[in-house]
Amino acid sequence: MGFLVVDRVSHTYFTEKTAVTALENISFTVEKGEFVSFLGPSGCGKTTLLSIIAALIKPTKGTVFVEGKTLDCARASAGYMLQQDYLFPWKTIEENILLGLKIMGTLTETTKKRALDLLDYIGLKGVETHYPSQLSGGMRQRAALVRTLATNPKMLLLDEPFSALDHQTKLKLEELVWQTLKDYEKTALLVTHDIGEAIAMSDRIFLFSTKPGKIVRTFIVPDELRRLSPFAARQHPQFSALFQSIWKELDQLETNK
Ligand SMILES: Nc1ncnc2c1ncn2[C@@H]1O[C@H](COP(=O)(O)OP(=O)(O)OP(=O)(O)O)[C@@H](O)[C@H]1O
Repeated sequence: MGFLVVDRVSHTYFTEKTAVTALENISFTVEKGEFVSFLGPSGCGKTTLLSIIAALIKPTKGTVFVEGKTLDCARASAGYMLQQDYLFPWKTIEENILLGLKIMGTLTETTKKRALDLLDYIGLKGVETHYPSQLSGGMRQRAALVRTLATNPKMLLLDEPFSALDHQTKLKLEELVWQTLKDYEKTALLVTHDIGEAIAMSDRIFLFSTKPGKIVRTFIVPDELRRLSPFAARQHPQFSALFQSIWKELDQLETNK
C-alpha cells in the first residue's frame, strides 16, 4: 500500500435547496517523498480534496488512508499551507512558528531547536523577535512554511501558497520550498492554477475536469525535469513540450465547462 491512498472518494455539498457534487470517484496513490500537483478549472474540487485529505471534511463516499491507517486514526499527519500566511500579527515570528507545537503539547527544547534551525535554514535567522508586519510578503510565507514544518507533519498540503506573491518572489519561494521538502523528505500535494509551477515542482500532475470533479489525466513529469530544481526545470527544452500538452487539455476542459 502507498503512503497516501485515496480510494473511490466522492463528495457532495448539500445546502437547503441544492446538492453540488464536487468530487466523483477519485482514486490515486502517492508514495512517500513524492510531490504531486492538482490542476484543473476553477470549481473542479481541488480544495475540497485537500480538505478531505487534511481530515477537515469527511467525504460522502470513499476512504483516505495514510500509511495504511484511515484518516480518523492518522489525523495529525498533514500540515497545511495556504495563499495567506495567517501569522498572528500580535505575536513575534518565534512565537508564531512555535504555536503549532504549543497547541499540540509537543513544545520541548528539542522541538524548539528544530523550529529555530528551520528558520535559519530558510534564511530568516535574525527575525525571531520581529512581528509579521515588519516582514515582506515572501518572508511571511517563508515563516508560514517554518510554522507548518515545525510540527514535523508527514505530508504537506499546499493550497496555492505562492499565488499572492509577485513573480520573482514566487520563483524564489518555489525553489526554497522544493529544496526544503526534498531535504526534509516530505510528501507534498500542491493545488495550483499555474501549469508552469506544477511542472517545475512535481513528480506527477493530476488534471481534473469539473462538474463533477474527476481526474481525467495523469501527467508524469520526465526524469530530466524532476532531477532539476524548479528554476532550472523551467529552462529545460522538455518543459515547454509538457507545458503545451497540459495547456491544450486544460483549455479544452475550460471550453467544455
Ligand atoms: N461549503 C460549500 N457548500 C456548497 N458548495 C461548495 C462548498 N464548497 C465548495 N463548494 C462547491 O464545490 C465545488 C468545488 O469547489 P472547490 O473550492 O473544491 O473547487 P476548486 O477547484 O478548489 O476551485 P478554485 O480553483 O476556484 O479554488 C464548486 O462547485 C463549489 O462551488
